[in-house]
Amino acid sequence: MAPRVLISDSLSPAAIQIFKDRGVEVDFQPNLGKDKDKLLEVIGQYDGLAIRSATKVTAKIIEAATNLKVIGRAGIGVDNVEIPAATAKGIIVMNTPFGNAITTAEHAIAMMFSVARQIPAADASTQAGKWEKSKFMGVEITAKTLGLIGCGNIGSIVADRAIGLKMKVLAYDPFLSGERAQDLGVEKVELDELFRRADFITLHTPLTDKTRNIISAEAIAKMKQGVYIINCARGGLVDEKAVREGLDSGKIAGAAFDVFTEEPAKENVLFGAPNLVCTPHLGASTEEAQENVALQVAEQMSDYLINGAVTNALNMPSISADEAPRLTPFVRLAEQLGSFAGQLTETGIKGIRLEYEGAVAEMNTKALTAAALTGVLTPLLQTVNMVSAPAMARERDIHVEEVRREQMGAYETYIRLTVITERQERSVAGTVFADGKPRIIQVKGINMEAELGPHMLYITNEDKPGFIGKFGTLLGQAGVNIATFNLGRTEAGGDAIALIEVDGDVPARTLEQINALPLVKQVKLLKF
Ligand SMILES: NC(=O)c1ccc[n+]([C@@H]2O[C@H](COP(=O)([O-])OP(=O)(O)OC[C@H]3O[C@@H](n4cnc5c(N)ncnc54)[C@H](O)[C@@H]3O)[C@@H](O)[C@H]2O)c1
Ligand SMILES: O=C(O)CC[C@@H](O)C(=O)O
Repeated sequence: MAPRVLISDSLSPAAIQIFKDRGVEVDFQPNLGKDKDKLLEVIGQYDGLAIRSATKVTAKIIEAATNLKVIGRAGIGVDNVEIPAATAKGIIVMNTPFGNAITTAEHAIAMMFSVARQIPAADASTQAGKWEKSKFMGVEITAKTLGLIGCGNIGSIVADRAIGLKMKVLAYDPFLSGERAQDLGVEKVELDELFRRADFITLHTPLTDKTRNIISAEAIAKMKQGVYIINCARGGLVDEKAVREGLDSGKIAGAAFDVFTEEPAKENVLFGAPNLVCTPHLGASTEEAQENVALQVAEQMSDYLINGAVTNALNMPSISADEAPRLTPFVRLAEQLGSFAGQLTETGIKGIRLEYEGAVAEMNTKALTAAALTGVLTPLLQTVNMVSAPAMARERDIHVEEVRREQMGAYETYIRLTVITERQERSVAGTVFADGKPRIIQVKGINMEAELGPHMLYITNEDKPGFIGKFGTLLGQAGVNIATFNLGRTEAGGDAIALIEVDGDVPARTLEQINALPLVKQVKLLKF
């Protein structure tokens, strides 16, 4: 059955065609996102949800989204999605980090000119027939200092444009390297220095606990008299009351805001302040940007729903469309290894070590580790997948270690998973052969070769004559057919392991009887 996607915000219709072309059924209901109750009622029917900023994807919506696999944000900010709730439910959240960056940077520059020359107020006055030439004295931006708070995708485009306009650009961004700053032609400074030196300040960070109210009353006090402030990023970055006071007192010469603490901003403490320019969150609103983000989100969501490729996900490692087919058998192997070890683990897990050897060490091991963790945790948690597993392991203080060795051993590729508990370490290793099928090749250091079927009996025993005959008889009496029989041992007469595929469930009574056989140490029915 084709996956179904709901578009619940006003996305460019270009997205619809992409979904259809890729074999995804699509419901375009651009106003549905604003109706929380209706969204709650219908969300269970969809595999994907494509949104802009009007749809609030709350934990409640996510709880009702019983089939949802992916939420796609046609844009950058994902503050309208409760990502931890989505992650816990195994739903991928993706955005389109570049599609509207140029457009938003251009809006910031337009806003800067607007306040520098008071264009909106001058326009209103002129159209009202007032011709107030002396009222609208502006400032040049050439040779002025622009302070960027946040120098990522958008900030760096703003820097490029501002340098083109002959401004001096300062940047405060804890994650900006000195080398990148040099490449961009900006001077990397601390925040207080930026406040002290900038004539214009423009914000380009996400809203986080660290950036909330980064423009506070104290910050404004440190700024130049007659500073201009531009915010095309997120409302909560600025203490709006403090900016209002700054505009009223003349400390701030002008402010241009596209975003507000509460949106839609029907009322705001800033409204009516002198030299204030406002737009209704238009930063991304150009035909080009909206087409870009709509196409991108539709492509990314279809790729995931149809091929398992993951691009620009915020809660899952990326898997490109090219690597997805090559990675798939290894994802299956990693999950099987995890599931194998997880089903045998009965005490609290302290750590999980993944060793990747040969060609697999050069693949996307983050995704493989996520698959392995899914396998380990599924017997314990039931609803876990590659999206939620790493977070769930972290929450449970399970230390995850990845080791990669590029040299090849006996096998071209080899993955070994070790589960570390209070009591012991248990390892299981596997490979993928040319037929694309995963095989178990080592259990607790004992070599063997087994393909895993849906029902596997795992038996550890002493390698002495007599075991196989008695075991076969017990299964025969229970009417259980043996599909494959795989044996391994440390040495003749030493510890042995049997992995037997059976055609269906094994009654509990039969498991007890096998366990009671003289040479058997442990028996367990594993399900895959
Ligand atoms: N107005 C709009 O319509 C519109 C459109 C697109 C994006 N946005 C918003 O613009 C903002 C920037 O988007 P982007 O694509 O450039 O994001 P980005 O992730 O590329 O860049 C953000 C930058 O902020 C920096 N940063 C993080 N914490 C910081 C801190 N405490 N102090 C200083 N810098 C910090 C990061 O290191 C990063 O370089 C986001 O909030 C996004 O939601 C708004
Ligand atoms: O969708 C929009 O109009 C705004 C998008 C913007 O805020 C973003 O973060 O990408």
